[in-house]
Amino acid sequence: MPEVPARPPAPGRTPFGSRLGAAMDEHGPLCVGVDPHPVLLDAWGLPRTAEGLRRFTLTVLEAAAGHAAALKPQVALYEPYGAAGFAVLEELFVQARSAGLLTVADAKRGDIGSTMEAYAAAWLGEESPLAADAVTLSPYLGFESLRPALDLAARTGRGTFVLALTSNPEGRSVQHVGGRESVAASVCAAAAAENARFPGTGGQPAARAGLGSCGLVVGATVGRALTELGIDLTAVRGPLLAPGYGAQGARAEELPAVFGAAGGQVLAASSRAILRRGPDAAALREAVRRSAGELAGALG
Ligand SMILES: O=c1ccn([C@@H]2O[C@H](COP(=O)(O)O)[C@@H](O)[C@H]2O)c(=O)[nH]1
Repeated sequence: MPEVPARPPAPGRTPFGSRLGAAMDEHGPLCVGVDPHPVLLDAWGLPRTAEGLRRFTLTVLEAAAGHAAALKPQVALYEPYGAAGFAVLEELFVQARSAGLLTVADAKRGDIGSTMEAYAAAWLGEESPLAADAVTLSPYLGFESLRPALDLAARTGRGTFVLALTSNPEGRSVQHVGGRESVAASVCAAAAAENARFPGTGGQPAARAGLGSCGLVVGATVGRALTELGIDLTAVRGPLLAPGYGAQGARAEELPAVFGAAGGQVLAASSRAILRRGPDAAALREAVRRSAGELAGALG
């Protein structure tokens, strides 16, 4: 890793890792995915329009408030609505903050550094109406190509989740390449180095209180991959966003075996398994509570 001077968060702003750790301690390790698939809008009796998208989004937000640590809107499902879709995302970010929910924009951005600056400004910049608490990033143009986002997140007290071991089976064909020196292991090592640069994260135990702001995406479906690839996620000292719980088949009771000693760092994401319970607000809230309870039981 090249030497890059550490930049502390802006004065007065608590770093994302600390804010997420506190939210997980208070509400448990559930991140509710906001994935307004067209078929879900149909099932909810909502039109496939920006207004349908808005009603879906705000209903999920209300059901999650007080019962989950974070919301993760899937940006791809807002983009087909153009400017109106982005306006709904902007509203979500404002309302979530008022409701005490952290936000992770699942945008999976990654590009050459100069373009990355623009993506960083859009999703993490103080001036941007689309600024979330954290954004997902793709490291496949090289981890260091993400530098503008990593540095801007650190300056603004926001966070990043870098794809390491994704929940889809196809991910193995790239991420597992190299065996004990795998692509995934190099992403994990780079995230660990990133978190070690900031005082208050390096050298502490991998408890929620000591979480850094550079997180990873590690699917709940990866089975024994961490052991097979020799990856120790406690060394990353960052939060682990774990999609795959729920609709993709991973169960809460399997998570301790998947994540081992890093279980306390896991923020499990679930979208369709919860969203299928709508549009009834009480049923949706009950689905959120049930998932939150299962995960708290499994991961603490
Ligand atoms: O490895 C990854 C990275 C991101 N995702 C996203 O999470 C949700 C999962 O939705 P479910 O309905 O709970 O399956 C979705 O937005 C994916 O794009 C992922 O699944 N795996």
